[in-house]
Amino acid sequence: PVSRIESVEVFVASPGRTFVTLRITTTDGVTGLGDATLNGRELAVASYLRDHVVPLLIGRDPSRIEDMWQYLYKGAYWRRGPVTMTAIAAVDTALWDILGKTAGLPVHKLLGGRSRDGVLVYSHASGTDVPSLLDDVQRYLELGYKAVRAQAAVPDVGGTYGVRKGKVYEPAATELPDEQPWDTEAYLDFAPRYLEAVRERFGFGFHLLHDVHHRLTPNEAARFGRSVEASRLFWMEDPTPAENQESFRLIRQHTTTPIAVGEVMNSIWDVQHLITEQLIDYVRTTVVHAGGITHLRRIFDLAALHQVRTGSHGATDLSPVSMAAAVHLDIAVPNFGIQEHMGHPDETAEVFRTGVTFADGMLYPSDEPGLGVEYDEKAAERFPYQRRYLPVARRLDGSVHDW
Ligand SMILES: O=NC(=O)[C@@H](O)[C@H](O)[C@H](O)CO
Ligand SMILES: [Co+2]
Repeated sequence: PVSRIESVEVFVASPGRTFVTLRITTTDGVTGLGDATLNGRELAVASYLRDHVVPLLIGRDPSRIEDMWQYLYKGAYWRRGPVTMTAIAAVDTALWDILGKTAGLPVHKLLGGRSRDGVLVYSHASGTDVPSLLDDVQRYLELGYKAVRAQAAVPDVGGTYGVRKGKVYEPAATELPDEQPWDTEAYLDFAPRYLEAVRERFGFGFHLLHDVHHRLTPNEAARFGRSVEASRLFWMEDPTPAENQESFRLIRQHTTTPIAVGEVMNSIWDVQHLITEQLIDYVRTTVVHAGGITHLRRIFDLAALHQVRTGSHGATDLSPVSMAAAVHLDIAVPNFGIQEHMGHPDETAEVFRTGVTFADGMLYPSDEPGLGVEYDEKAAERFPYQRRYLPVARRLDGSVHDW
């Protein structure tokens, strides 16, 4: 008899930070995991799954992954958006996990097998000033990273994106959104100088990345891209918001600094023109926020046609489940570029057991059947949900800006 979906659970817990995890169990007792975390709006996804999707899953054939994707995407009538696509992603990822376990194969073998030995990763160096940033870059180089992102606080401007406070960079840290001031001119003057300082100190033997985090206009982004060309960035990320994909044409006319976009995008249509017009060099969409493995591989295949490489988001608000799925995809696709990897807080490992390993600046997927991740819901009870918000940025005149 065909195995069927028998039960579906949605777990919300905060081991070090909040994660929403979907677990599907079949009539054969095979389980699959999916990440449904959406930083700052996570309960909306938990409800979308529990209240609207779970009733549709019971009794269905877990091996019909494409059919399930089409059923959940078209069947909702209301299309796209981060909540919908994260919910679909969680179901899709769990079904790939089940397929792997049923076939006795790790997910990367279901995707065509390894195309490379390991998955190049980058981590987050940051500082409240240039000296502390340089110390942090040194620390990650000594940990063996071959690629490092550098972010420093803009002097006299208070909050800025990407500056770590604790052991790992965790922006969703407050019960209500922390309102942080932003000054574009101060940033445009300061950031190119600290990126230069990193190259001055450490040279060009590693990849240097920087995240603008949506804070510039297209013309300001063009100016920024030109001002950092001598620092030879691996990429400048999210230089301007990408709702108007064509606005990147302006940036491309002025600078060769590579561009990465996509972590806040959740469908192929959101990045379609960025890819087909080669307005970006790396696409950053993820398993958890862009419709799961099924949809993300479509985005990556479109990107491959246009010589755009992958550079998926991998911050700590992506759980070990989506990170494992990401590494299975990253090791298999032909146009892999780089994978963001920060390392979760210690408590996270008390709830998630992952087979992903890190060595000499690369991640490696497990070879066990499926994704190679387990979720301990008993342990998770020790970490009840804590509501946290991402910050909000305001310009010096008090108006809301892109954080
Ligand atoms: O490139 N990485 C990033 O931009 C992240 O730090 C995002 O701000 C957070 O994951 C949002 O939850
Ligand atoms: Co980013």
